[in-house]
Amino acid sequence: MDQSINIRAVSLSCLLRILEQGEYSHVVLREELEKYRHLEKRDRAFLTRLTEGVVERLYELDYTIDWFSKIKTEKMKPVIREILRMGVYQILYMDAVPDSAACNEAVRLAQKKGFGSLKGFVNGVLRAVSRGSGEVALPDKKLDFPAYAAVKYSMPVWITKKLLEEYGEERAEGMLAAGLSERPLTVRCNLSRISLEAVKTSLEEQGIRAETIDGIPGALEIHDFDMLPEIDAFSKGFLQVQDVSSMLAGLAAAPKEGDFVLDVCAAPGGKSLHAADLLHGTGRVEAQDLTAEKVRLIEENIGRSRLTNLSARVWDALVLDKNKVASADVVIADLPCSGMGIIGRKSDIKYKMTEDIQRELVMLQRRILDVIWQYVKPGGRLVYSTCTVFSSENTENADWFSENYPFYPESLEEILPERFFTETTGQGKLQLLPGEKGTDGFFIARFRRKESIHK
Ligand SMILES: C[S@@+](CC[C@H](N)C(=O)[O-])C[C@H]1O[C@@H](n2cnc3c(N)ncnc32)[C@H](O)[C@@H]1O
Repeated sequence: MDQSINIRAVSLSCLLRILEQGEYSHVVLREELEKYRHLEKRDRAFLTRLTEGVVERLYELDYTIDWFSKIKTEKMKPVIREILRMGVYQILYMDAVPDSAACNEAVRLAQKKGFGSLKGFVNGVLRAVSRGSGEVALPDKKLDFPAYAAVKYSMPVWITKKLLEEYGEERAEGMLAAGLSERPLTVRCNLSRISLEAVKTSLEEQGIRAETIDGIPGALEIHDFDMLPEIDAFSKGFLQVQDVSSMLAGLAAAPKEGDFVLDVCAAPGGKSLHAADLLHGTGRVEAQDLTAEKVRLIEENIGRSRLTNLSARVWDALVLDKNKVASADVVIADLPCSGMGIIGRKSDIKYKMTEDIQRELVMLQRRILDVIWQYVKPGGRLVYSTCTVFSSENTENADWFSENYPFYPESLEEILPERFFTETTGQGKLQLLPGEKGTDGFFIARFRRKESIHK
């Protein structure tokens, strides 16, 4: 470990920004990892694991601390609260760190941050957790599944309750557990620029193991890498990080050579880039998003991919662009959503989402659909997708759409590998749940516009 830099102190400052000031964990970690890019791979991995781990297991850590401490976490000074969370995470989840080291380092950090008078308190709580963590009793699963699951999987109760209502105990628990388990990163190769074999060879030359994914063209699972920008195939734009579920949305869009594809909520560009690749250099993709900052993210990806048949621009999907009415062969509507399908990868989303925001998102999705259907040519296609699992944002919105607009559902079974077939894929709807098919939680609905252009 680099002796000149105290990795736990860096993690503490990340946690203060994320959990006390509400900054996004992926943004904070990206900035810190960039700042400390000279660190050894081992130190960077420790920083990431400790910081993400604390955020991911927050409620369980607080429940454990509160079990042993007279002063409850919500009453503690922020620095002490974060130092204790870090200490408990190391005791419970980092086997390579001896409990004594977790306690001693926490005490040292408290002293270094000007809380020398609380050294005894920090030491006492952490030693008690180390001795007695086995005696902490979770809420009774049979009596109150939502309360039990909220602590065990560190999830707001309104979410555990909603998952229980919609999916039953077993599937709800499967999803919650999957959200906390590690999955390999998946990437999609730009097959219009390079073959899958050539990308695999290039990755293997850099010591990165890559495995193909059955039935998904261009998809690879990658292992044993550290920094994405240092992967040759990434910096040359041959590959794009993307979950398989999101690749399925691109496959569902299925643009034909020469098509015009409009992606109305496109940043950072995953589905637009996929569509441009599927067009093999023909046709055109326009990727829109709400702000200049978001469009810059899409442009960065376009630049790196070196695909020339797509462009990005700022446009509010709630505003009708009269010039584009009935112009698109394919409209991709991958809309803002509650993000419950990707909580495993962006762990602070779960704490920021509320029932009210989720309800507002359902209405926003409908308001956007109410505008953007008009861009689809008669006979053209619309793909609606979200990265969430709640039916109000998914099947209910999809059914509402085909009941109220001149579209009919189009089967997904001609494009999906058979392992993704469900009782609804023939009617153009697919709900993927975390932990069930090796993907994120995700929803796809595919529609065709009727030939008459009236609503
Ligand atoms: C789920 S993300 C899109 C992910 C993207 N399709 C991809 O595959 O990389 C939803 C996007 O909708 C954008 N958005 C939200 N409200 C919008 C609006 N009124 N108009 C356009 N874009 C909007 C957000 O900025 C966000 O980038």
